[in-house]
Amino acid sequence: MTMSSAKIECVLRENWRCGESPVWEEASNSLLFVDIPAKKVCRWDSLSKQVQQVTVDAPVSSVALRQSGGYVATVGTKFCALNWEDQSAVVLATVDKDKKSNRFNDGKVDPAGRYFAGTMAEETAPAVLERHQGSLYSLFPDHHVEKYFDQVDISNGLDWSLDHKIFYYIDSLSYSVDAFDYDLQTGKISNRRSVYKLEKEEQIPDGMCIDVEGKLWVACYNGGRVIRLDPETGKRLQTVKLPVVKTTSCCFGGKDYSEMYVTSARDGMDPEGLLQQPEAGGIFKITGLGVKGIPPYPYAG
Ligand SMILES: O=C(O)[C@H](O)[C@@H](O)[C@H](O)[C@H](O)CO
Ligand SMILES: [Zn+2]
Repeated sequence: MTMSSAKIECVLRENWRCGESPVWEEASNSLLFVDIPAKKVCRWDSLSKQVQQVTVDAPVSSVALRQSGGYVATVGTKFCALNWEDQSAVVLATVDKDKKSNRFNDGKVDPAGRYFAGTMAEETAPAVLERHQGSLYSLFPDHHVEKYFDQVDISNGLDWSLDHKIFYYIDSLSYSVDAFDYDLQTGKISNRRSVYKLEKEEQIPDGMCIDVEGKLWVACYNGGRVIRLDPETGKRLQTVKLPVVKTTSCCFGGKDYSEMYVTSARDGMDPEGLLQQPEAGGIFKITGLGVKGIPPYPYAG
């Protein structure tokens, strides 16, 4: 059990509709994230506290660093390259061409530079959607796409074990954090199993990241918390509650990746909830967790 004196601070109160996919960019001391329905990729400079935004032409569900400069993002059903300077997005590949109401959801780059992201049917309200419409894909550095499986409800959090031999994955409506054996050489996954089932009050598992001790941090949508899990024992090690219920995702960042950043949403909240939680849709920084994270991997293509 970690004894911690975690401190939580809302660092950006711009009330995003659905903040997601936080990624720390060390080179610019910035936090990248997206606002999915607002179609925005945002970059918050932690030193100047200024936010820059690029608006794209469809819901943007994840963003990642790119080795050759700029970023990659999942926009609608497209994997795109994003040039921050001229604000242009170039399509690298398109998925789910036969599913007109699908869009990408969460995505992250693997340790070999492949960009993993899954899809879902567009929601009519949070977590209300046509089921089993999503799939999980990855964009290889040569821009070809591989599909892993279909029948996904809400493709969400993902990360890899520190030895790169396990891929962790969340399909939100399964209320489970799953693991697969991972072959880093080929990018293939196998042997799916559950490593943690959410408890009722933890609500819906959303975004996820790993820490330097190999433990998983999962943001609980509608649960107003991030939880730390031991994927080897299946036990929850820690709960950190936030002042908003719609916590969507988390990543480590800041000096030596010693801070945690948590995104949140305000879409789907009623007026009363918004009055009670004026920071809904804000970006939160948690310090004093006593554990660090690891740098994000950049897309290699
Ligand atoms: O950000 C996501 O992952 C989804 O796009 C969101 O809409 C919510 O998190 C989801 O509704 C909760 O499961
Ligand atoms: Zn998510």
